[in-house]
Amino acid sequence: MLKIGLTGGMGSGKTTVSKIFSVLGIPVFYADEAAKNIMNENAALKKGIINLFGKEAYVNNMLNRKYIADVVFNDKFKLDQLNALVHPVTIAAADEWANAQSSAYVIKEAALMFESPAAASLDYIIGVYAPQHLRLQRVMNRDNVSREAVLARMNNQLDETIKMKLCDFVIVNDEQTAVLPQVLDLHKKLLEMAG
Ligand SMILES: CC(C)(COP(=O)(O)OP(=O)(O)OC[C@H]1O[C@@H](n2cnc3c(N)ncnc32)[C@H](O)[C@@H]1O)[C@@H](O)C(=O)NCCC(=O)NCCS
Ligand SMILES: Nc1ncnc2c1ncn2[C@@H]1O[C@H](COP(=O)(O)OP(=O)(O)OP(=O)(O)O)[C@@H](O)[C@H]1O
Repeated sequence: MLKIGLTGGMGSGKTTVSKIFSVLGIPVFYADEAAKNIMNENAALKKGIINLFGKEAYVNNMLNRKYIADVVFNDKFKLDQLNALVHPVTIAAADEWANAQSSAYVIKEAALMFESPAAASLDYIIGVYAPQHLRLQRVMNRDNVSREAVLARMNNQLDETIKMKLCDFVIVNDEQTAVLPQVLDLHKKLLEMAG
């Protein structure tokens, strides 16, 4: 079974593309969602997060995402510390999940791939590309957030051109290119590669 990573900048359409693979019957692990669940459930991790951010990090025992986002996307040192706590546990959960699947290939969708040790345990990586102005607009519309809030996150992600060069396959999700035929082509190719 091949383990395939799927990444791209904020708002590139990773989740949209992953859902197409899912409809094709491919199991998908959503790392951002999983990380948030683990941050709510893993007692040792919760303790580490409270040590780092104080008691405000949780409200009614649930991760206070807005509070943490406001801190970390304006403080690179705190973001690095949070990443160092969360990424190893999330990567371990993804590996465990992948090993329990039976499919020609599986997909791990993650916003951060080359920025963390995640890429090392994957066979191939798909990049979803969209230009920054479009990504900004999409996220501002989707989340009803300011341009500044989106840029604060994007500024903590690897440059899109470098990221795409590191990927084995690229799906273009801009306003000119149809995404569905690209996914179908790649699905066929990956099934062949998986044997
Ligand atoms: C700060 C948190 C609580 C904000 O939660 P929120 O629901 O607002 O955002 P969510 O997790 O859904 O992420 C949305 C997008 O923000 C960007 N983003 C999230 N975490 C990071 C990060 N560590 N560095 C850069 N960009 C990030 C990504 O583009 C991501 O797709 C959350 O993002 C978090 O805990 N991040 C740190 C852990 C992490 O890296 N998770 C993602 C990969 S495992
Ligand atoms: N080809 C497209 N045409 C129109 N809208 C799109 C297209 N692709 C994605 N979108 C929209 O853009 C927004 C961002 O897409 P999506 O949530 O899939 O991105 P993402 O890369 O997973 O984002 P994030 O990094 O924030 O998790 C969503 O509202 C989605 O519906």
